Amino acid sequence: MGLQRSPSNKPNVQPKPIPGTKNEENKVNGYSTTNEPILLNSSYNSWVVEHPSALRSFDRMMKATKGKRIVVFLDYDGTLSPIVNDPDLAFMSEKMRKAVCKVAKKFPTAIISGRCRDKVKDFVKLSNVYYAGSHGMDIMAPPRAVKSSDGKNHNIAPDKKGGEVLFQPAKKFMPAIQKIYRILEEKTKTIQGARVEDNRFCISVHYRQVREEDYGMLEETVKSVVETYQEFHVTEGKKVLEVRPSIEWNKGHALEYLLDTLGFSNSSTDVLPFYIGDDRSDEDAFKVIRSRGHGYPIIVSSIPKDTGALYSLCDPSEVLTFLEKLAGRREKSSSYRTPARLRVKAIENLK
Ligand SMILES: O=P(O)(O)OC[C@H]1O[C@H](O[C@H]2O[C@H](CO)[C@@H](O)[C@H](O)[C@H]2O)[C@H](O)[C@@H](O)[C@@H]1O
Repeated sequence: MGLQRSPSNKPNVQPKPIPGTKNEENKVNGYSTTNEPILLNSSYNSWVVEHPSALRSFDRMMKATKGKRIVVFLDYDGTLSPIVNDPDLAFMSEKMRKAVCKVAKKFPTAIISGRCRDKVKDFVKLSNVYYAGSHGMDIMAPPRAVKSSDGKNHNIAPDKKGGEVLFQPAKKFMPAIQKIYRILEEKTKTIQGARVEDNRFCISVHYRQVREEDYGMLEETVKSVVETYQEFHVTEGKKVLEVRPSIEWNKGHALEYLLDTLGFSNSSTDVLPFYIGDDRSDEDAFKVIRSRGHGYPIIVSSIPKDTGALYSLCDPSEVLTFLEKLAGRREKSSSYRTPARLRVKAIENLK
């Protein structure tokens, strides 16, 4: 099924240039250089044998989806948009927007991001997808009673704007998060290049533009602040420290929540979730798909890395090609009627 791979799946990978924007190995004094392609080394070639290209495996994957319902989950930064120095400028291309929109017309589609929900929505600008911000701690979903995988019932409050509900398991931490945000802004302002981003239910402290010799100081500052808040902890992403409330909730739980909301129970074998993501926080979602035993966890990476994903895509341009192929897939049984509430209002730039 979805998680199985046949030995014939091994691609004959030739070294190819890495787009500079995604290559974490292209570093000078800790800064990533851009637009300087280097050749993939042999360790990448053996890694990609273990994590075959989702593009090369596409036809085989599609065969396995016959008669099943596909649900698509997408991370934002590094997946739909390339990694850039300024987090406010991480735009996705029109082509990518169009592809996601087309995919979402065919299959239920959700964007699960570390960003705050409103910010990722502003970047994506599509109304036919579900959004889960703050690493899944801020979900916009249809009203429905749900039990999360930790076995607890969670309160869901109707959104003022319509029939949808907000699912915000970390709501009670808001006052503390705002306090921590202000302290971090104050304490890091003397560290050149440091940047604190308010992601609503979590905080990102960026060091992409910090001098390498100041990394330690920044990390110490962040950790010493968070240490005084017992209900919070720090995780790491791509040149970012993420301050999060210590609750049993991550992108994996968000994936389960959304599948449940869409009517697919935990044990349902009729659904094949695709999850495409590039960072550590996406590993939680890969793990959930693997434990379900059905679906496709796909990592976006141009360098070998430890991952629970079974397939790979090199960079956002390959994600685009994959989504275009998925949108172009012809099969009656898979067609998905977007709920009226989510139906695409004519989006100016898609006309
Ligand atoms: O879950 P994601 O949607 O991937 O969000 C994870 C973090 O993404 C953003 O930071 C990353 O992308 C930035 C823009 O390309 C880059 O400058 C930064 O170095 C990366 O870590 C976002 O700004 C963070 O808040 C998210 O936590």
